Amino acid sequence: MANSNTLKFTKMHGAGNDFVVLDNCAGQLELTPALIKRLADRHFGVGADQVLVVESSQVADFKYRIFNADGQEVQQCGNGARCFAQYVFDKGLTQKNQIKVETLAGIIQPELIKHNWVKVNMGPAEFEPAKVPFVSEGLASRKVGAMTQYKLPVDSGADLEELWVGVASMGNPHVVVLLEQPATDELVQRLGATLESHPRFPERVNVGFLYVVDRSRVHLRVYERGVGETLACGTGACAAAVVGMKMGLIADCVDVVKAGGTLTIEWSGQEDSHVLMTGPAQTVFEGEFHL
Ligand SMILES: N[C@H](CCC[C@H](N)C(=O)O)C(=O)O
Repeated sequence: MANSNTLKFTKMHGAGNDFVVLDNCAGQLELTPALIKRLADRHFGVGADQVLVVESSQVADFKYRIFNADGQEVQQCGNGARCFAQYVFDKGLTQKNQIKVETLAGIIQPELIKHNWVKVNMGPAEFEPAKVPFVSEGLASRKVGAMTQYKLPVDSGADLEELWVGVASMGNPHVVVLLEQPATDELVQRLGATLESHPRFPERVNVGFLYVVDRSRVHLRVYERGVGETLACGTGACAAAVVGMKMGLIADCVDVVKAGGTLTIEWSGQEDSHVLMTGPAQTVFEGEFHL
């Protein structure tokens, strides 16, 4: 903190998913939803998709807290994890280039491969509906390869649609819609908003629109919970990749092309194996926020 009326921050992005990063190792910041929303506001604040907070941990090198632009604290943020690792190394808070980080979703392990390029062990994916969470009771389901899809009735103001969707958790909830062609802006905005707050997702959900180019390359757009569409979503790339892999459509290493950049996701396909995500992490500027 520069003084009690200003707040030092670092602006960063991971493939265009942008963040305000705060050092709260001293534990003095009061991270209210109102403060988070002001920091994230693109007109009255700094502007960001998420606010990331560095704190000390009793069980890992650091604690990593994530707040969406709507002020809600959430379990995980993949692009943020890469920026977190770059930040603590650049600030001299660690000399290690591979760290263990405590999150609400458990321990993850970012590794600085080179400057601005980070690989993160994101832990295992979870597909059991109750653990996403997703209320699947009463829905028709089908197997595609090893993946269970559910037929989800969706009233998005147009006509009632019935969508086959896959669900997965990377510590945070994701629903994946497989498309025959790249998603349009209209579809992402209409269906993204409808699914994000669909009653069958009790904690709301991040909505991924997946188009498979070939077994090693996919296009993905994500309408994020608590934010709207972002230029990239790290956990969304992990979720879409593992769903596509379970469906037998994608190889065990895939480039996920997003508007803001490309992430590489690796997964062996064994249920409890960890998902590895590699991509950029960039500092843009340092600043002082006037409270
Ligand atoms: N909107 C997400 C958190 C940020 C995820 C995304 N920015 C990423 O890189 O994983 C949620 O509410 O679960």
